Amino acid sequence: MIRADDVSFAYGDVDVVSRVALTADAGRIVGLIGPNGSGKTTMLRTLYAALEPRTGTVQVDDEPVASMKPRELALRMAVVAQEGDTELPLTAADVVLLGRAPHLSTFARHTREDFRIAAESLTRVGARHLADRAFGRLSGGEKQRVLIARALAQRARHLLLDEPTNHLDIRYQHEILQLVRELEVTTVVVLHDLNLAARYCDELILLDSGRVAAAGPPDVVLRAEVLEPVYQIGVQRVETEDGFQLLFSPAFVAAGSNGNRKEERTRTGSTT
Ligand SMILES: Nc1ncnc2c1ncn2[C@@H]1O[C@H](COP(=O)(O)OP(=O)(O)OP(=O)(O)O)[C@@H](O)[C@H]1O
Repeated sequence: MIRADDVSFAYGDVDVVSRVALTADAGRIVGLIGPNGSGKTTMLRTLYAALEPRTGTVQVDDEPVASMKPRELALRMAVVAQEGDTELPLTAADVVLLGRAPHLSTFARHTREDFRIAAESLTRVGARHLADRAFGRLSGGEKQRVLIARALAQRARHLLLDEPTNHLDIRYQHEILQLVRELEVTTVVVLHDLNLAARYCDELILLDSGRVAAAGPPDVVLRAEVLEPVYQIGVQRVETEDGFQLLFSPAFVAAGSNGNRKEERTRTGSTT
């Protein structure tokens, strides 16, 4: 279980996360959604103690992350953050093996089991063939899959993902999130694609300027009347056989008046 209570964070004097509460129960997937700059990454970083909240607490299985040693935290929690390119001369397999580091005592060598787990993790994300390639020369999507393999190799019971579908083609967007579902680990994931959030998350937290604008199951949060004021875009929800799809109407912003909404939506509606 991951639990954050009353978390606030400020860069300098500017509050970018304000009094946010979040609970991810064991095995559940909680999605953090919201417009650019609404505080999703900042909130996620407080969950793995990369940032210390100005107010509030974060706990993993009822223990405060603030008091955990890095190795202890890494044994419990795997993180796929938005990282810059590494210039280190590592292969993809080396990067995945980094996920085994918390399981080794200091300066110990990898065991045969570590290599087996790393290879299996690469296979699970469809990237086994990349094992010997230089990580720095992989495409954005290939890198993303390798980083997810590293998180899998860590074998933690909690997973934090910051836009894991960034750079992935449509097939891998679904495959990676389906894989996360099948892992049955407690997950908090930042997602921009609201249709992916609808399909793969159990609960959603919608941030708007650092505050929780709505929280609950996708069916409750992903409604036009909730999303339109936050994203400032027309939203139409279409029920489908296995759930619903959201359609977005950029022209709604330009069209302005409510009277034009329906017509504009029909004319410009498109899925993401
Ligand atoms: N290191 C920093 N110093 C100062 N301000 C920052 C820093 N990092 C982020 N911010 C600001 O904090 C706010 C929240 O940023 P954050 O990255 O958490 O938003 P986000 O919802 O993840 O955005 P996006 O969807 O664009 O990735 C933004 O206004 C951003 O400019």
